[in-house]
Formats: sequence, structure tokens, C-alpha cells
Amino acid sequence: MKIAIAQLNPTIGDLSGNAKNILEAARKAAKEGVRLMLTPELSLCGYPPRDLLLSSEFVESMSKKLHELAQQLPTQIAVLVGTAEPNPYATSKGQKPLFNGTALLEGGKLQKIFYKRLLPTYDVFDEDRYFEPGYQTNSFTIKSDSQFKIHIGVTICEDLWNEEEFWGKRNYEINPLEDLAELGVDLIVNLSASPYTVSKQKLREAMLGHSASRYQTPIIYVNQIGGNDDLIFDGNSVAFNRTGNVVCRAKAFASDLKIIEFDEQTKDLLPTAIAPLPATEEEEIFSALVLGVRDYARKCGFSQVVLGLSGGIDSSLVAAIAAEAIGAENVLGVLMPSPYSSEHSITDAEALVKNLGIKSQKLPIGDLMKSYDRLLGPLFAGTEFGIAEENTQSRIRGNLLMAISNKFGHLLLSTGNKSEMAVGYCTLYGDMNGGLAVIADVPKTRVFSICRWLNRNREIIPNNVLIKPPSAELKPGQVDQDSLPPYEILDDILERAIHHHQSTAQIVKAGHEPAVVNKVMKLIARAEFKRKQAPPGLKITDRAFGTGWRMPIASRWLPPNPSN
Ligand SMILES: Nc1ncnc2c1ncn2[C@@H]1O[C@H](COP(=O)(O)OP(=O)(O)OC[C@H]2O[C@@H]([n+]3cccc(C(=O)O)c3)[C@H](O)[C@@H]2O)[C@@H](O)[C@H]1O
Ligand SMILES: Nc1ncnc2c1ncn2[C@@H]1O[C@H](COP(=O)(O)OP(=O)(O)OP(=O)(O)O)[C@@H](O)[C@H]1O
Ligand SMILES: NC(=O)CC[C@H](N)C(=O)O
Repeated sequence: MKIAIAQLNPTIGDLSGNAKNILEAARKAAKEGVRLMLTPELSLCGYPPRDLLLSSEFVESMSKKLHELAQQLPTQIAVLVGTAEPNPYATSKGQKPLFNGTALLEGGKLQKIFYKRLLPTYDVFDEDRYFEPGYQTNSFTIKSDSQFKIHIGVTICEDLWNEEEFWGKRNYEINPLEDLAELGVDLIVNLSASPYTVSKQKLREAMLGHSASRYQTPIIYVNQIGGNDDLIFDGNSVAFNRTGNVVCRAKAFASDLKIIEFDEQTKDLLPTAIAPLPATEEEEIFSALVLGVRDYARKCGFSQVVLGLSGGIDSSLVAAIAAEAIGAENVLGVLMPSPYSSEHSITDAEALVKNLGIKSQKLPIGDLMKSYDRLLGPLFAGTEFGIAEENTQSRIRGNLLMAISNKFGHLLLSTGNKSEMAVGYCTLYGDMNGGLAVIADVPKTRVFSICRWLNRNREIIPNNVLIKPPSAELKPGQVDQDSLPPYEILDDILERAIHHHQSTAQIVKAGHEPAVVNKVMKLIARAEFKRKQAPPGLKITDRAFGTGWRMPIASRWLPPNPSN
């Protein structure tokens, strides 16, 4: 029996567009003799629909669209479609209003609906807010063309993430996999919407391969692809035979339709095309960010972007990502030298523009700075030149970029990296201006390694950009390391504090200077007000400053000073 993996890229809330994509994939698959097609979690509305789920109109429209789709599908194919379904006991039993469901559509009708049992409510996930957990083991039987019956277990994303033997602990009381194994299903399918983080596919494959072999049951895992706000879904849908080996993998970071054969004799999946995984983490992150920018722009209706080009490494990388995402001809880089700008800030930016083939404009800001000084002079009389004057440059640039965005409808990309966002080394309403923060979850040391990877065959990021010391150039001779520890040290402290939740004492024990650790911890805490006002940033790590980061702003808590 042929089974299709439809690795789709839904747009949140575009019920008609998403249904059309499911229908097109089903028609293609049916022509290839496919009997069952699988789509990602909540494929009809896109994942995550967030508070759209609180709108009864939205949920009703989804249900209407589901029935419409059932009638349009080719009759010879059964399709599993992800949809939210009202919970009839929401009022009488005080339960959550919806189920996170998977509908089996066949023969023009909704035949059966299955409910997600394990609801992730951590990091970026908030499923307890909307959904009641399903309480039944989910399975159905399908007949192949040769009248052979196959018993299929249905799981939805998190349902497969509670394998105690793999994790060494149980995250939830129940394990839908164990229940399906007890039922003796022939095949387990998993409809997923699993956001990308660096190297997550290796973890998924280790976990799913372990489960397939442990239960001696083949597993087909179908993931969503595409960027939805801050989240990037990498696809990488994958199938395992009953010994736990990968027998099919769909593309990373692109839509795909894969067909895999379930052998009725051996009751196992037969090997088919296995798309390769990206060769390095740098390639993987670059591809993820390209998809994130492309889809954010497309899904929000932008065809062109603008950004400030300083000749520094952050804006250079963002320009390279944007050129790959939406085409060099759609990227406008603006050079805005001030009297403090170095000669190389202009020549390096010009070299980048040439290497990428993007458009550029030069808008020197010296006169505007003088106007600000003249106007503010009497008010600031008797004060020292300081942060206010430095930041004025950044804000003039931010203003000019937003004027261009307003005039031409370009999306402004902001260029701050994760190290800067962590410690607040960025200016509100200045370089933080923008609609999308492309590398806000990429630490500075990783910015360097991605740029080196980009240059593996030819120079894309001008070599001088890679070797000069990072500088905000807001006052003469300024370099980042005047204010911050070296980036290797800063990033290691940040990784320990943010990703591994290490205490200051643990970070010091790992070999860092107590005074440096203390300073970084303070800076992280104090910069919360800035991060709250930052544009959405594309998530690539397991702890980004986005929807999964929920820190108070007006807080007095600071980790204990390790020097005391
Ligand atoms: N808790 C709070 N809640 C809400 N707002 C709060 C606040 N605390 C301060 N503020 C506000 O924030 C202001 C301070 O923040 P902000 O104005 O951003 O300025 P600030 O953080 O003082 O300065 C920006 C820093 O970023 C550095 N930098 C690095 C790289 C690039 C760039 C660049 O711009 O290109 C800048 C620059 O060298 C400087 O050290 C205060 O004056 C106050 O208005
Ligand atoms: N002279 C300039 N012309 C245009 N844009 C600028 C200029 N200086 C700063 N910017 C904008 O402000 C952002 C922040 O500057 P910052 O110096 O932190 O970053 P960078 O120059 O890209 O990288 P690095 O920090 O490694 O020098 C830049 O990425 C750029 O978008
Ligand atoms: N949508 C989900 O249930 C996702 C949760 C899952 N653990 C993941 O990140 O892949």
C-alpha cells in the first residue's frame, strides 16, 4: 500500500489556501496510486494558530472547510488532516473548549477524528490554554487495493515525545506509544508541527528510531515546513522501518511530497528516497533563517526589504540571508556614514553590496546630527557628550530606514544578534527598529562561523568584515570589547545561563571570572525592557528571546553575586 507524506507549508488562518494545498497534494498522490496521505498537525489552519483558536467564528469556519475538503478529495484516497475540533463537554464539565484533532477524510466524508493526548505547554507551546487532552488510543483500519487490512495508530506530535526508555524519565503519565503497541497496530503515523532548533532532527531521529525498534513497529513522522512569525518549521519528515532505520526522508526547509510503500507481506516500510541532512550546523542555520525571512515577508505581503549596512558583520550576514531569501534585486542596503564612521565601514559595505548584487543607497547623516546638536544644545548645555548623543546617530538611522519602509513598502530587517540582545547592547528606536529581527537568536560567535561557512567557495562576506574588531562606531575609536567581555567568553556565559539554566556559582566553577559573570547576569536582567520592545526574532535555539521567554521587566531579582 502506498502512503504519501505531504510536507506542507500552511499560512496561519488561510483556511482556503491551506485546504487547496492539501487538495492539490492529494490529487497528485492519488494519480500515483496512493491509498493514504498524511499531512502535518493542524494542517488546515497552520501551526501555531495561537489565540485565533479562541474565536468561535474561526473554529466554525475550519469545521466548514474540513467538510468541504472531504467532498473535494479524490475518492480513492484517504487523507489525515489536522484540525481543531470543539469539545462538547467544555461547558458542562468545565473542560477546555477544543481538541487538537486529526480527521480521517475518505469517500467524501469525515470518517473518524482522533485527538492529541499529550499537550506541550512549555517553551513556545501553550496547548493547555486551548485544548483538552484526548483520552482514547487512536487507531483505524484501512483496506489496501488488494483488500489487505492495515491497522494504523495515529499520534499527533508530542504524543511521541514521552518514551521513558529514551529520555530516562517520564514527562507525562500516559504514553500513547505503549497503548498503540499493546493494541498491536501495524504502523504508527505522527502528524507533527515541530519547530526547528539547531540539530533537532538528529534528536528526533534518535528518538523515533528508538521507538520504532523498541515496539517493532514502523513509524511515519510528517512535519510542517515554513516560517510562521518567530518559528521556523524545518520539515525533514521521516519514516522508520520496524528495526528503527530511516527508510525515507523528505527535504529540509522546503515543501515536499514523498511516497512510501508499506509492504503487506512483511508489514514493514520499504526503503525509498532519503533526502540528505544539511552537512554542517552553519548550513542548517543559514537555510532556516532564509526560510524564516522568505516566509515572514511572503506571508505578511512584503516583496522587498531594507536594512542599514554598516560594513559590520551582523548587517552583512542579514543582507546575505535576505538576498538568498527573496532575491538580491529585492534587497536595499542603506549606507549611512557619520563623522565617526571609519573609511572601511563604507568600503566594506560597498564590497558586500557588489558581492551580493543587492541595491544600495548612501545617506550621510552628519548634517542631521548637527541639526540635532543645534536644537538640543541649549537644553543639554553644561552636560557631557554621552550616550544620548551617541544614540542619536543610531536613531537618525532608524528613522531614515523607517521612512524608506513607509515610502516604498519595504520590510525593515533589524540586525541585532543574540549576544547583543541578551545584554542590551543595542539602541531602542535606533538599530532595534524593524519588523523582523533576523539573527536575534544567533550568538555573535555563531554569526562569525556562519559567515566563514558562507565564504567557503568564494568571498561573499568581505574578508575585512571577518577580521576587524566589531564596533558600533557611535564614538571615535569605540569597539564592542570596551563595554563587553570578549564574545567567546560572553557567549559561553550566555549559553550556560540561558540554555542550561546554570547558576552563577556553576558558571564561575566552569572557569569564568566572578566579576564578569556578575556583570553579564546583571546586564541580562536589566535588558528585559528592551527585549520586550524588540521585533519578533527568528528562533533557532531551544531558548530564544521570543514567545518562550517570559521574564518580568520591573523585577528586582538578580542572581547572587558570585564574588561575595
Ligand atoms: N526598565 C525600563 N523600562 C522601560 N524603559 C526603560 C527602562 N530602563 C531604561 N529605559 C529607557 O531606555 C533608555 C536606555 O536605552 P537606550 O536608549 O536603548 O540606550 P542605552 O542602552 O543606554 O545605550 C545603547 C547601548 O547600545 C550600544 N550599541 C551597541 C551596538 C550598536 C548600537 C547602535 O545603536 O547601532 C548601540 C551603545 O554603545 C550603548 O551602549 C533609557 O533612557 C530609558 O528611556
Ligand atoms: N554607518 C552605518 N550605515 C548604515 N547602517 C548602520 C551604520 N552603522 C550602524 N548601522 C546599522 O546599525 C546596526 C547596528 O550596528 P552594529 O555596529 O551593532 O552592527 P554591525 O556593524 O552590523 O556589526 P558589528 O557589531 O560586528 O560591527 C547595523 O547592523 C546597521 O544595520
Ligand atoms: N506541536 C508539538 O506538539 C511539538 C512538541 C514537540 N516536542 C516538538 O518540539 O517537536
